[in-house]
Parts: sequence; C-alpha cells; structure tokens
Amino acid sequence: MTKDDKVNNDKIRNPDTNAKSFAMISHVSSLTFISRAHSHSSQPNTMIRERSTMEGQERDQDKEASVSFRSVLPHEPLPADSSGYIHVQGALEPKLKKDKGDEGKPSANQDQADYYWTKQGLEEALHEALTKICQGSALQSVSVLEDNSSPPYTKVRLSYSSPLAALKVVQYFRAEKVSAHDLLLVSPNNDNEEATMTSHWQFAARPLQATLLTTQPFLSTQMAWNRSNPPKFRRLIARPGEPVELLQQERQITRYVFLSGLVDTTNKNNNNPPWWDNSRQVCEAIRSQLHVYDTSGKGIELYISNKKKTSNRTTHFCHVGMRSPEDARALMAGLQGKILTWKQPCDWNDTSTCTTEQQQQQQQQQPTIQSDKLFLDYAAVTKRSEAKATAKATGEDLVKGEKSRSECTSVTKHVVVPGLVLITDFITPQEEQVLLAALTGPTAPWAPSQTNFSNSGAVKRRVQHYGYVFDYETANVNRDRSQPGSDCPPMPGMPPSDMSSLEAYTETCTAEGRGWELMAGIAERTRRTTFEIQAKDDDEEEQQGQSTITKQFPKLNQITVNVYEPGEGIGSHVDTPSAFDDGLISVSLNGGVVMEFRRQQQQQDDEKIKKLVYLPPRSLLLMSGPARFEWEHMIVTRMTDTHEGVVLHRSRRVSMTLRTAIDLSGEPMPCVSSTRFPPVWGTVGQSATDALVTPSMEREHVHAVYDAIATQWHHTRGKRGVLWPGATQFLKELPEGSIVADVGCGDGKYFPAIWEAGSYVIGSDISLPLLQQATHAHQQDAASQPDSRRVSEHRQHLQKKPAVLVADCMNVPLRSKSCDAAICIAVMHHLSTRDRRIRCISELGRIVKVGGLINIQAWAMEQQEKSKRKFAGTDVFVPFNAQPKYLEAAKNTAIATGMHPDPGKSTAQLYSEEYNADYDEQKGLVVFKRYCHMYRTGELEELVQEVDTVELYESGYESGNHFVILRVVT
Ligand SMILES: O=C(O)CCC(=O)C(=O)O
Ligand SMILES: [Fe+2]
Repeated sequence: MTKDDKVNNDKIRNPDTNAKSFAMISHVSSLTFISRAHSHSSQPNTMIRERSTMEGQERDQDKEASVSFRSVLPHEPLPADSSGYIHVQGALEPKLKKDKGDEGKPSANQDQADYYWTKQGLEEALHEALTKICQGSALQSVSVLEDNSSPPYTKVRLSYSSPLAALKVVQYFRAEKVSAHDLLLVSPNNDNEEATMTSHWQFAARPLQATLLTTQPFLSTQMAWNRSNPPKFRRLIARPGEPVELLQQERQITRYVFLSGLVDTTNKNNNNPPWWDNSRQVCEAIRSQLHVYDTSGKGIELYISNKKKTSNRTTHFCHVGMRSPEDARALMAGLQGKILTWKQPCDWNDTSTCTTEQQQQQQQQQPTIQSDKLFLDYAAVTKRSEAKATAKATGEDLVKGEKSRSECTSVTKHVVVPGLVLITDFITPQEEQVLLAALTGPTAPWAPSQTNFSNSGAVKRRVQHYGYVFDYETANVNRDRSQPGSDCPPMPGMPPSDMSSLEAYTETCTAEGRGWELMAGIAERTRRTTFEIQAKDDDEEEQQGQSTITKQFPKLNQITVNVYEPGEGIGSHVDTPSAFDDGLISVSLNGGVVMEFRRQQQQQDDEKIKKLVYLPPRSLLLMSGPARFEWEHMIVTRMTDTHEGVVLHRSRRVSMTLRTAIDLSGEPMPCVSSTRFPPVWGTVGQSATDALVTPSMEREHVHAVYDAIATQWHHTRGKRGVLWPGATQFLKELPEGSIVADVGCGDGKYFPAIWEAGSYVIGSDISLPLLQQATHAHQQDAASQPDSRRVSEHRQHLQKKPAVLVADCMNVPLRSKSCDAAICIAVMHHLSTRDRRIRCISELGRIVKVGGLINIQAWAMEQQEKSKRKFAGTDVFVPFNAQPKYLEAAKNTAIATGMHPDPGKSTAQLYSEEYNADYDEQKGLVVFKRYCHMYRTGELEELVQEVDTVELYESGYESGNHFVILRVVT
C-alpha cells in the first residue's frame, strides 16, 4: 500500500481542528450546493450522504488495505479486475480569489482559504458530479488520496463496476478535457449562494488527468510489461557477420510481430470523431481482429507507433505482442499481405451509460478501420542501454542517424513507381574502380565555383558538374558557359574513330586506367541503352494489365558527380523540369544506398506514398515520366540502410547523374565535350600550363606531406633501406670518383651506395625535414644501420659531410655540366603535369656533363600480380598512414621554421585540417594523401623524346617501377 493509498477519514487539512470547525462545515455545505446547482436536482440530505460516503470508504479501505494499484500500460489488454479503477489528478481544489483592495494578499477574514475543502466534502461533490456526468450508475466509490505534504488534494481514485466502465470514463475525461470547473461548477445559475461562490472562488479550467488503474501485479518475468515507457523495438535482422541460426533462434522465441499498413479510413469531413487518435480504442479494435491468434488466452499486447497523418488518412504500424512463439508464427502466416477492415467495436457506443450529446452523436456513426496490405515481420525488444553495450562490445559505433530511427521500416514492395527502371551491373567492377579513381582522385576536376557553393552550405556533399553547371541557389542550369560561375569541365567525349567499337574502347580504357576516357564511354553506353519502362501506375496496371514502352536518351549532355560520405544524403526534390529534359540517370559507384521516392501531392489532401529502392553499386537508375516529374526523390542522411532484412553500413557513394540540359524553348542544349585529358576549362586550365609554378596539388599532396611524415618515413622505410637493385647496379658501374647528383634524394637512402661505389654525392630535395633525416642518419652509429646504409671503413671519409641542398627539381641550383652522373629515383611520379615531367628530365640533362648517365625511376601503372598495390588510374592518391607520435617532431620543426602559424592546434587537428589528411580515429592514424602519377609502359621513353639534350640508353621495368637510363648528348 502506497503513501497515497492511506486514507484517514478523520484527518482534515487544518491542523487546528477546533478553531476552524465552523468554516469547514460551511464549506461542506457550499460544496453540496455547487453539486446541486450543476445537477438542478433537489437538495439531498447532506448528513446522510456524508455518512454513507464514509462508510463506503471504510469498506473500500478494508478491502484495499492489501491492494496496490498500478496504471494500465497503453499496450496492455483490459485488466481482468472485478472493478475498474481510475486515478484522477490535477488542480481539483478551488482557489480563493484575492481581495483586489489588499495588494493581492488574502485579507484576514479570508484565511479560511487553506481549509476550504475537507476530504469528505470533495469526495461527496465529485461523487455527485460524476454520477451525473458519465457512467454514473457504475460508479462505486470516490476516495481522495491524501497528500501529506500540503494542500491541495489533487489525487482521487474512482472505482467503477467494471474495467470497461472505468475505461470509458477515462476516455471521456480525455476526449472532453474535463476540468475541476466542469465537474464542480457545471451549470451556474443566478442563485445567490452560487454567485457568492464564484465571486470568492476560482475553479481551475485546466484538464484533469485520468488514468486507468489495475490491481494486477507487474509481470516481472516479462520485460516488456514491466515498463511504463513503451519498449524500443528493432526488427529481427541479421547483422553483417551474424550467423543466421542465431537469428532463427531468436525468431523462435520472440513474441513480437511488427505489423504495418494500418490505415484510418475515418472520413473526417463527416464530422466523425477522431477516434483513431485514441490509441486505446484502436488497440481494442485491432485486438478484436487478432484475438483468434491468441491461443494462450492471455491477451495480446499492442504498441501503436508512428502515426503518419495526412488530412484524410492516417497510417500506423504497431507491434503485436503474442504470448507464445506459435501464436506469433500463426499470426505472421495468417495476416501477411492481407487487407483487413474493422468496425469500431459496438461496445464503445453503449449509449445507456453516456449522456453527453457528443457521445450520442458518436454512436450514430460506425467508423471503420482499413489496412493496406499488411506487412509483418519479427521484432525484438532492445533497451537502448543494451544497444549501447552491444555496440561497445562489438566495436560498432552508435553513430548519428543509426539508432535514432526505428529500423522497422517497410520496404513497400507493392508500391510501383511508374517510369523507374533499375539496371543492376550496368558497369563492371573494373570499370567502377577506374571511374572512381578518376572522379575522386587527384585529377578529378573539381571546379572552384562548386566548391564555393559547398562552403556556403548550399550543397553539403561534394559535387562536380560537367558540361553545364547546375546552380543550386537558383535551381537552374547555367546555359552560358562563359559567364562567371558557369565554367566547368566539358563532358568527356569519345574520339569519333572509336564510336563504332564502343565496348572495345571501354575495355581498353579500363585496362589502361584511363578514367576520363572511360567516363566518355560510359556516357555513350548510357545514350545507347534502350530502356524498357513500365508506364502505368498501380491502379491502372490492375485495370489494364502491364504496359511497357521503350525509350532512349541520346542527347545526354550533362553529368553531375555527387560524393556522399556515410551519413550524407540529398533532400527530397524533383529535378527542375525547366532545366532538364525527361530521363534522369544515376549510376552508383562504390557504395549502395536506399533512395526514397515520394509521390508529390497534387492536392493538399493527397497522401505522399513512399517507395524505398535500394541502388546497389554499379547499378543504373532511370527516372522517367512520372518517376521524373511527379515523384520526388531523396536520400536520407543516415549511416545504415536496411535492405531485405540486412543492415548495410553505408560507405562512400559516388554517383554520376547524367541528364539532358535544355534551353528555354525546351530543346536539348549542345553537348560540349572534350576527348583531351586532363580536361581544360575556364581559368584553371590556363594557369596550369606554366611548368615552373608548383601546382597546389603538389604543394599540398606531395611537399607538405613529406615535410610532415619525414621522421616516420625515415624510421620505417629509410631504416629498412630497400634499394632498387637496378639503381645500385647503376651506381656501382660509375667510374670511381664520380660526382653524382641525387635529385630528390629524400632521406639519402642511396647515399651509402654512392659512397660505397667510391663516388661523391650532392643530394637535393624540396623537403628540408627529409634532408635533415639524411644528414642525421650518417652521423649515427653504423651498427644501428641496415646493410644498405652501412659504409665500409675505407669509404667512411666520404660520408663525413654529405652535401645536401633544399631545391626544386624544376630548378636544380647546380652549374650546368657540373656532375658526372645523376639519379632521380621515385621523384617523377610526384610531378603532376606533363610539362613538369619534361622539365625535370631536361634539368637532369643540363647538370650532367656530355656523355654522363642519368638513371630515372618512377612508379608503374602496371603492378605485378602479387603486389598489394593496384592502381585504378594513372593519377591517384596513395595513402600514407602516419602515427601522431612521429608527427609531433615534424610539427615542432614546422613551428620552429615558421611554417605553421597556429601552434595551438593538436597534431591530428593540424594535419587533418591543414594537410587535407583524414584522421582515422579508430586506428589513431593520420592518413595523408600522396599524389602519384603512375607511368604507363613507354611513357617515360616518350617524355625523353621531348628533351633534346639526352638520348635513351636503356629502359625497363623493375619491381613495379619503370626506369630509363639516359645519356647526355649535348
Ligand atoms: O546521387 C544520386 O543518385 C542522385 C542525385 C540527384 O538526385 C541530383 O543531383 O539531383
Ligand atoms: Fe535529383
């Protein structure tokens, strides 16, 4: 028995009983009067009624002494109690009006305010009022539950002859928003006493809260019943890597079935009461249909969730708690795909017990509930805390967007979006790799104007347009490419000679990693595709049978590349009809995603029908006709998608959307295309032609990276000291005493090999930190060095002072013809333009004397089968995983040399922000992106042709590298 349940009949609020007895009695009589005024009935004998109420309460108290109450949870079936109980709480006590003349304080003669009510007086008044208002005949007792702390009495327990009777009163309280004012002062008349009452007392108009109670104990063994909050459900779906048997096992024991597709067909225009809004009644109605599946006879739990309202339809889903696995399975089998109709249970319209006008009106109409095709699936209860614990144990992140949504989303398989065509495997995995390398790699032409839009927040994800710019601010396509902000790369174009053999062309492009050219091929493949389009929508289809039309989109002249990192999406929209023609085509690369389609509302009342479509990687999606013009499409921002019961964690998705930009008369704009790679456009292309200006690509993705990683580079790779045998051999064969220029020497890996061969070295590199590693290394204990870095005793005099200088290989600060030979190892693949590559070769040719040899090595596009390195394109970012402990030193050097203006930043922050690196929190690594150009077979040789001062002496391939040995001729 709770504190509230302790009823003390004798106790009144006034601690000084005697002094206030007169006032009390007068208030009791006032209460009686109020009730009478409301009921217009003759005045009953106050004394008798008071006594009877007291007797009743004594009986109740005896009976209830050992009983405890709890509220009936919304999902529970009606309790099987012999009586029905209600808890009413709220502002029940009237307040004494303040005397205006007395600065708002009650005057001395009004100090009885605190003692206005007696417990008995209130019980009596309520008894009378409730008897008149609703379910009167069934009312058994009223007991005011005393709150020990202070007035007012705010909690009252009512008991009725049955739980259903009590429930109806609860509904009535909720529907009518019954207040103390309604209960105790319903029909004021001109009676003097009443006038006195209302002039002195205020009755609260705030609705009282009524709760259905039960004496049934909590079912402590059954978790769900134990909660006052509805449990959180998750659909029973196998997570990646989770054995299916485990899931099946869970399905065997689960009692929860997820049921969606409930529709409220109540016609609101008919003035039907919104009884669907009343989840209790909805539950009862649904239960009346499902009870046949409850063979246990224990009742069915129902949790109604996610009401989705439009003005004339409300759809719901609910979780059905069956009391045995067998029942759950039978329900699944019995209702899957069915359409159900319910009538409002007649019981609710029993007029004998309700007297208000509204209730009489209500019973005249019989609203029905109808369902869509039901969709059932298993669900299990998850506590959020458990979900967190599981996530922690499995190392999964509880990331934004993942757990905040119920995973129980319908796949709406039965909804057809007319004009939507999905072609899976439109491109091959190899093509996908090459396209990705081109679209997200270092040579991806990200136009400056789009970058600005992203920064302004107009476009959150990374976007690049080709052909024509789509301006997200004006939602239009910029038709004049010469206008500021309208310059963007042209469409990738195919050489006319290859048009007759498209597939051979794409095959070659793929094999050679020519991303730009392949993009042109894929665009052409799309233009030539004949799409079979189902033209009719759902209803029409049923009437007329399936009808398909075929269509091509040969005028595609615009591509938009979107990069969605996990968690990024695109808002619901229809692509501007005046900007693009029919036929929107989206090719998905790398990551799949669920795209949502919603039918646009023609009228306010129309419901937005939703269809979820999973777009797998390498698929092509066509939106045409209604799918393009009448349905909106969107990608929800979240970390996972659920497809066929499997949770898919999103990964970066790159999409290529191909469209036909149209002019103001609706005609397709000309296709502006180029076969040249890299594409040149606007001002970007022009400034890139000066070989001596270091492109930002190299500054950010080569120079800055090596400066930052120099320490780790030397500690790991440098110390391993792996030298290319060909290069060592080259050095060995030089005449003793040669002066060798090591252009781009890095940490001086080849120095010992040069010394060992009896030559002198002059090393140059653009990175000071790397050169510092080079000079320190040779002052260290020889024993700690790998073999390749050890210099034999008779050569050690050579290593005393390695000559190094910070220099750009575009302008080596050595006199022409001052060196006997030169090496340039692993340097040329960091040069980002052809002109710079040629310039580097000619610098080498300049500093070496006539007849001298030059050895150049650079990374090859063609990697060996067993190599872990595979390059999908010629221009790629090769990641370097840096440990912050090594970066610390580089950071300090950078600060000391004034290269970092903000020493306050953490290492990870500094490098990820200023070096465009990614921070891998899980591994605690800063992942730098090193720009590399991979040389195709013959490419170095071809470049050498451009330099007059040298001739090719030897060339070849060694361990993933191409090399050339050149002889200086003039
Ligand atoms: O990423 C996609 O597949 C769709 C992009 C899109 O809807 C748009 O750019 O308008
Ligand atoms: Fe779109």
